[in-house]
Amino acid sequence: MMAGLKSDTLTPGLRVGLYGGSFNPPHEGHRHVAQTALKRLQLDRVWWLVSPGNPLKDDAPAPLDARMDAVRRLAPGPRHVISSIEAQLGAGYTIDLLRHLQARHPGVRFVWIMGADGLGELHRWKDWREIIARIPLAVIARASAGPDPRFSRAAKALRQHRLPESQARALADRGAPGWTYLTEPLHPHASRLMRG
Ligand SMILES: Nc1ncnc2c1ncn2[C@@H]1O[C@H](COP(=O)(O)OP(=O)(O)OP(=O)(O)O)[C@@H](O)[C@H]1O
Ligand SMILES: O=C(O)c1ccc[n+]([C@@H]2O[C@H](COP(=O)([O-])O)[C@@H](O)[C@H]2O)c1
Repeated sequence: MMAGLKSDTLTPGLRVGLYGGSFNPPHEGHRHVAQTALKRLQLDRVWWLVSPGNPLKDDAPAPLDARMDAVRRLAPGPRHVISSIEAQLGAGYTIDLLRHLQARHPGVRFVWIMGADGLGELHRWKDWREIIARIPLAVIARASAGPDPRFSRAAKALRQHRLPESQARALADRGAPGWTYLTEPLHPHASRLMRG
């Protein structure tokens, strides 16, 4: 596994999945998401972006260094890059990070990776319409008792831009706006269950 983004060579055309999370703590469900996206989207890399904190969550997570160490132990191989770039940049919101990365690496084909619950909440993120105009989304199904995220505000805004999952490998090259929903298998783990 690579130490961080500085050691990653970002050549134009590279397909890079951005997997943002609190990872408080990381678990097998996260590994499932990262591996599923890597394989189904035929990505060259997945960058695990260990967030300083989710702006929509009230409780502060465990210290960043501890979460970074735990993600390093979990991440499954050399295509997985672990990063605290948001903290390094002082980026409080995902949109800040995307603006930075896309300006700095114009030839790289970024995809945002998220669980289905994230899609259900996306319309509460800062500048979410700019986010979906900037980066395609790979959404990994997750069991939930709530409303189906495929009918959320963000999904509705993207309804004409959905790629069938059989074509997921084309998502990174097609770019934004676009999304795909990867339906199986479901993985039951959640950080809140581990925090007790
Ligand atoms: N089992 C899972 N299946 C699909 N997506 C998942 C799963 N676990 C986490 N994710 C996704 O991974 C990203 C990071 O998740 P996060 O670190 O918040 O973990 P979590 O288990 O959802 O945490 P919490 O239980 O505290 O809400 C989010 O996009 C989330 O939807
Ligand atoms: O930018 C926002 O407004 C925003 C709001 C909520 C969540 N996010 C990001 O979404 C990612 C997943 O967060 P979490 O806490 O569900 O793991 C993580 O990278 C957060 O920084 C971003």
